[in-house]
Amino acid sequence: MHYTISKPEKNIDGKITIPSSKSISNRVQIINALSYSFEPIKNLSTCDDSKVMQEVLFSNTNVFDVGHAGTSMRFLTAYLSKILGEWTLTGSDRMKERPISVLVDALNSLGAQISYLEKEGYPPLKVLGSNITGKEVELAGNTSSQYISALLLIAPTLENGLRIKLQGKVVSRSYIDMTLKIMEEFGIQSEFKGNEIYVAKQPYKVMPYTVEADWSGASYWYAFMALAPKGKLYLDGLRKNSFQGDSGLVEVFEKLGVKTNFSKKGMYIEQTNEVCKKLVFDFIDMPDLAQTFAVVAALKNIPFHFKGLETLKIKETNRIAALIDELAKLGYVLYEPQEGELAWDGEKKDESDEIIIETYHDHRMAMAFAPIAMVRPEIKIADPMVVNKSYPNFWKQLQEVGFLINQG
Ligand SMILES: O=C(O)C1=C[C@@H](OP(=O)(O)O)[C@@H](O)[C@H](O)C1
Ligand SMILES: C=C(OP(=O)(O)O)C(=O)O
Repeated sequence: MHYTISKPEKNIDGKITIPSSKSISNRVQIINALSYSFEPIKNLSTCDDSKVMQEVLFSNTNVFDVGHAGTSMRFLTAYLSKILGEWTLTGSDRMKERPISVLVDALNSLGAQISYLEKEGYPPLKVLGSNITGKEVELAGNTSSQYISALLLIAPTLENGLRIKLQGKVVSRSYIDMTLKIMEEFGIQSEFKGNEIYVAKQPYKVMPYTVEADWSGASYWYAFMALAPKGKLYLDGLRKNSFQGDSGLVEVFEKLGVKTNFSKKGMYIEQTNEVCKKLVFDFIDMPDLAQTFAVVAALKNIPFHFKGLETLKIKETNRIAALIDELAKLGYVLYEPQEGELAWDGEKKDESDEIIIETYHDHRMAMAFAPIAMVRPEIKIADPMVVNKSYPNFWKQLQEVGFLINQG
């Protein structure tokens, strides 16, 4: 099944309520579980990745399937390793290809008992929950920050606290900062100096919490605006001084002709028509935005050179390959100058005859390519329901601002 999307006859105008952040939702759910809190989490995300976390935490079985949810897989591995019992943690076929040995080794070195049920280094896992007594761990920071966030979330509940020494390059550092800031809101003091993080044993404050709107999800509306001839969109719910590294998109979109305004009536975006000649950017702290920017830059005919994409090959799909293959259908010749990079020098070839954008079980492929509807008579997106992973209302909201969506 695919959707065929075409743009509204009039300029896009209106207000979009940006959904809640899945990253924040999943951190807060783990914190509530660790502190046995039933205080409400307001604006909790209703996306698949967040629902699956809730299901596991409130389940009375001991076998859990988290589907495609990376944060749920990683955070629950750490959480369950200290909850007495025998647990099986599995996921989608893709999840079984996403590495987890750095986290499992770290937890086992602290005294956890986690083993592999199929392939060494990958889910599914058998977790024998027990008391974790270790107090110091060294782990590589270059694969996924989610391993570090997973350890940090349980750190204040460990009897000796936890000192984490990160080795090598640290990817997605903004997500580690996000974890520590949310923990701080729940009363946890920590120290992050150089490549060392220390969290002493201390209680999480039991309190209600309101989750911020999702800056990663907002990026797709910026993309529509960047490709639109004119228009103005109010984006509701976003915080200017957000915990989310992806809020850094505001500056990058300025280079692509989208201006962000914070007014009394709320935040809105509009065009400036001032664009850069070439977009050179390091996405090491905003990996989830690479797809949005690759599509917008190419479709605006702005050559680009992206760096810091080392983690993209182990996400929902190999996002480097997916971008190269799907933009090639529209004639854009992208290439990988070296590992962790992606570039487009302006080279074009003939388009494919019948273009349907494959999404490879990746919500961000669907949402990043949808804005192409702004500059072509239509765009076809395969398996559109993938958006449920982080943004279940995406297509509905697109229709609300006037886009036509037909099922094919
Ligand atoms: O901690 C988080 O909430 C996330 C961290 C990032 O993953 P990596 O640390 O694996 O890059 C990001 O890509 C993912 O969407 C969410
Ligand atoms: C990479 C992502 O998610 P996760 O790693 O949590 O599956 C994402 O949402 O882009």
